[in-house]
Amino acid sequence: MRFLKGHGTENDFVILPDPGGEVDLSASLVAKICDRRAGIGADGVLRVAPTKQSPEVADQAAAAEWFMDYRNSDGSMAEMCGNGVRVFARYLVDAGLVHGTEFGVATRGGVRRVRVEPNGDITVDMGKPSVHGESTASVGNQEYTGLHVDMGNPHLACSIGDPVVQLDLNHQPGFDTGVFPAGVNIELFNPVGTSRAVMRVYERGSGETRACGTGAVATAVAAAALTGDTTGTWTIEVLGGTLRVILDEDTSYLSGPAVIIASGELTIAE
Ligand SMILES: N[C@@H](CCC[C@H](N)C(=O)O)C(=O)O
Repeated sequence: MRFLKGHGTENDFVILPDPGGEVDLSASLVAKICDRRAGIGADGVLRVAPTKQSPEVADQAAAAEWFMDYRNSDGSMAEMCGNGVRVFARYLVDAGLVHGTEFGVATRGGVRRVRVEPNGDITVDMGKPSVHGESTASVGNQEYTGLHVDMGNPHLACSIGDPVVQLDLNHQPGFDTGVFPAGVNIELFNPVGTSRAVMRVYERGSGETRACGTGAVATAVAAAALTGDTTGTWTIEVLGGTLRVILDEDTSYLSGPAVIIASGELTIAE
């Protein structure tokens, strides 16, 4: 099977073109592909399938020709991946599978509109974040309070007093399984001034990653809420680079670089 490798602010993905929509990805194959020693290595897999041949999203076919079938590195499925959509869009453009600079991408969380910027960055309309009150996460023996933000997938974005650079995120942080029965992506951030935050993330199904697009938007929402705001333009610094987030009355936008770095033939089997 042909594959490509790409990343958006070092949130990295293996892309599997599936123009016939016939590849049945098992969780164990995804985990093998994403293994950083025995596989190609990635935070997740993006299968590129025709929307109309993908029963779970076929109702989106009029608005998006291609379906991003996203899987976490442990093989689990997720509803949305903001950096994944950006890298997926970069692949569609490079492969000549879309025309023009604006198009839709089908996801389990609904259609996401994408724009390729003149400087090559890719912007995604991420939809209106949905805020569900506070919950807590624990890292080591520290407990942090954060905001539960749904971006199609679940997030808990916590502003913390400790410098995020000092956190040990080698282990799953604790969280309230009553609030998040399907797991949660946990962002820990330090606000810097009024429009910037430094963020680290422990992703559901992938562990600590160097960037998370949906997490960057959730962080902007939580950072804005600290000053009573729901709109604004935010710079979110992550381990792998810089993401820009715009929150307006109706929706949110995520922008940043997305690149394809390699391609080849996959020989890993089940
Ligand atoms: N890295 C992604 C989020 C991927 C999905 C997440 N791990 C989940 O299970 O919800 C992003 O850029 O948004």
